[in-house]
Amino acid sequence: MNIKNLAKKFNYYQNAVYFSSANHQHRYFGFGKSDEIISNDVEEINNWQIKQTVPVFGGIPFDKQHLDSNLMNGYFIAPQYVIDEKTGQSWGKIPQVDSQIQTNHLNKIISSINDVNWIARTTSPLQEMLNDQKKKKVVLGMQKTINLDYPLNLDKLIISLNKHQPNSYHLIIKNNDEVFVSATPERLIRLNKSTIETAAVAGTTNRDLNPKIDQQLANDLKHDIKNLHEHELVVQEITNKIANLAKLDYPDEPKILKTPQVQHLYTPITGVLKQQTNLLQLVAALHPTPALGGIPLDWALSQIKNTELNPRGLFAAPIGYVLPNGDGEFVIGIRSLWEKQRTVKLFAGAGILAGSNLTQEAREIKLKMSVMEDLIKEQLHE
Ligand SMILES: C=C(O[C@@H]1C=C(C(=O)O)C=C[C@H]1O)C(=O)O
Repeated sequence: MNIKNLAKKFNYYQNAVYFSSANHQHRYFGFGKSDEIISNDVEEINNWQIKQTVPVFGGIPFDKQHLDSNLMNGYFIAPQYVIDEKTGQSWGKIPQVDSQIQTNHLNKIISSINDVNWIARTTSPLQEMLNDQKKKKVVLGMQKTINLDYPLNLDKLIISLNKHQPNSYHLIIKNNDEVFVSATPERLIRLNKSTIETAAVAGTTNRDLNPKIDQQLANDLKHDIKNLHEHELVVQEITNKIANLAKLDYPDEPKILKTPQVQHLYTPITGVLKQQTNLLQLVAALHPTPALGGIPLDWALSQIKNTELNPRGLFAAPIGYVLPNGDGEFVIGIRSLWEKQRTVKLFAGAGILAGSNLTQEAREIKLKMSVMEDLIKEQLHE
């Protein structure tokens, strides 16, 4: 079955999932529900996963604040049927369709509400960092709300993701009238037997249509003291957090990771486990990295809670899948949206350091948010 036919099935099932790896080696589709768990407790999710005979998909929320949602407070599903469109491997049996749930409407934006006063709210954590060198970094986000005339067409969205975000991970989890979507460049952890792969993605600049200017922007980023420092903090934290669990290997200097909207400093980190550790334990050990939290972590989390207007839920949180043999992959749920009925919320954030220019960071956030906004715009006309 090809991607177009599999994407169409999103119209026929109340529960459906899609995960595509950034290197295009795996593209999983899952339909129906054989089991599910609503939880933010890693151990509970782990005990549940061990009993499943199909790959499971879901996310562990960034924070424990309450949201009226059957997805955003932590959710995993074991579909009735899963197929990896790239390898042809499948699990379970394709279920009866629920009904034709959706038709191809031309959509319309009814209203759109931006996050307000972000710079004013963010000035206080910035000032705290200027006053106290121990407070090094905090990642602060914005949320935007868009009200639509019809629910998002997920069939079309999957095709758009593949067309416009070819180098990112894609994840869609649909649970009845709720959907979480991410096109993220950031891997948290992949486990393959005893080999792990993680990465530091932090430090950002623009893209340019002119290849020479684009290259110059990348070179400038590689030499920019603020961004290098921000990146180094993330490399140090990630490697410290799992040094006792795995023997790690990573380059001395960051590379550049380009998405269509932005370019990042990027350090791939590989490792071999020293002792048997399952994927969800690795997720719990790593999350939240300072790419989405900050340093020191407790201070950063309190700043996030006080500064951001809404809880994050699965925004900026570990999302991914676990295969029945325990292998799998989690990515960070950024460049993302959450739809409930016809209300869509978008999230994007930026790392703030004592030397940050908040106007520039706000601009960077808008650029990151445009990943999902552009996908929504594609639904507004055929
Ligand atoms: C928070 C986001 O991105 C994170 C922040 C980055 C930065 O500040 O340079 C870069 C990549 C991500 O780790 C987002 O996209 O919403």
